[in-house]
Amino acid sequence: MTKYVIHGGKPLYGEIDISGAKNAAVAIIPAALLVDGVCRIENLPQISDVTLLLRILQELGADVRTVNRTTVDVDCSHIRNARVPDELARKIRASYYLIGALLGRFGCAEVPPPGGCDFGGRPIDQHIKGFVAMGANVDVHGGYIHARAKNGRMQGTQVYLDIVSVGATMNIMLAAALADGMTIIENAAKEPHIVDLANFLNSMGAEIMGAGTDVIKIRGVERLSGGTYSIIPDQIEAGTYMTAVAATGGEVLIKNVIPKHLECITAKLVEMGVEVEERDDAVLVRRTGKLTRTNIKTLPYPGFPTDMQPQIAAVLCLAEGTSVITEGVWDNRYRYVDEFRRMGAQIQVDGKIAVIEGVEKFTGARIQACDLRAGAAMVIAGLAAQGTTEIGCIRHIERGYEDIVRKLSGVGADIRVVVTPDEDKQAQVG
Ligand SMILES: CC(=O)N[C@H]1[C@@H](OP(=O)(O)OP(=O)(O)OC[C@H]2O[C@@H](n3ccc(=O)[nH]c3=O)[C@H](O)[C@@H]2O)O[C@H](CO)[C@@H](O)[C@@H]1O
Ligand SMILES: C=C(OP(=O)(O)O)C(=O)O
Repeated sequence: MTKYVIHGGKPLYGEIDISGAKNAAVAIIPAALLVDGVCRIENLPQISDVTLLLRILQELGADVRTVNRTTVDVDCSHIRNARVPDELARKIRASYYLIGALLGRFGCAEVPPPGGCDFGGRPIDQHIKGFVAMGANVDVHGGYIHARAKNGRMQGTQVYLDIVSVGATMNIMLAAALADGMTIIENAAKEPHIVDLANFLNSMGAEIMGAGTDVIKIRGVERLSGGTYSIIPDQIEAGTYMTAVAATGGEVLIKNVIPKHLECITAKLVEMGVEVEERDDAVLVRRTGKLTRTNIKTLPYPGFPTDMQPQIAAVLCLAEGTSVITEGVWDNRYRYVDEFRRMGAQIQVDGKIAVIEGVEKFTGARIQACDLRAGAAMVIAGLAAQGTTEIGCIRHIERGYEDIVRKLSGVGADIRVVVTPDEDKQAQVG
């Protein structure tokens, strides 16, 4: 077993560089399927979701070349296969973007249902509604989603999303970039990664207007050709380190960020007594005094991100007074609460609401990451805790955080990766 061992209680000081955005990268890599030529993708985060998607493209027949640590050249010109391998795709949620991309490029796609973090059901009915409106037949059999454009090419149309869905907005954009005619997505999501996907596609020759607003228009073009594109910095990775400083105290310059994307997080930290200074492409986060309580409701962008909910909960556990979190996106995103309780947190959950009574401190414990951001929140709790925390199931964390141990060690955290060979052997035997 591989785990993180953290000796907590040390304030953080120094600088952290933020990597490219996971949730943009996992849509832009599938988007390369639409391009007839070489796409150079820069500022890719080195995380397991990215490695897996690049492997899937290779299995489909793409030529993928590593240029340097954060840059790859992807050439999908010669792909003829639209069936995605099951064992790879089911490990991640973002494999569903392969449906939109393959439909857009070939008019057909066979993709297993997606995996990803378990928040009590992750439906894709709005994605399918969009594909069907654009002239595709979609059905599920034999463990695969089978989608086929009736006339061999997707048809532009108007799609109204019943619910603001990031995944459906991006998937319909992918299916529409090479469609016949204009697609209009109404009630679209507005997250920074949606704008990034649109910018990537436009830089390859697509005609997408309005990304970042709730109406996106995509005029289908005949062909996308190659180019170079650099992925935006990761809003959630930056927010995670901001909350780490809030929980431990100290002062850290978080570099290579777009401060505008962080405003929803900054505003809440400031309410809690954390100082945040915005620079051009950095934020300086300082916490010297006590933390004060606040309430949080997660919402689609520009609301407070659901992907920051567990991390801010870790900070609220240490704030004076009672805080209330309302999870506005997912039915069940509080699976981490039992692990926090082992560390002394006082949290009551009722459906989508969590009520947190602040405590003086966390105490170190042996805990298990249950999903990506919950795992990051456990790291934050461990950094702030008195004593030693051991976090297992770190593969969840490594889906989305590049070099988290190195980055935190660089600002003074006592965190290391420990591999227990015997337990590894037992797991193999089992
Ligand atoms: C709105 C929101 O904050 N979305 C987050 C969500 O995107 P992700 O794309 O995973 O999720 P969606 O934005 O699609 O889901 C938002 C809500 O819509 C519902 N839904 C979604 C699709 C669908 O076809 N039918 C349906 O009912 C979901 O159950 C959920 O309640 O997780 C990503 C990774 O963690 C984040 O980057 C996104 O910011
Ligand atoms: C939940 C997340 O990832 P995924 O949707 O890929 O499971 C996330 O990025 O916070």
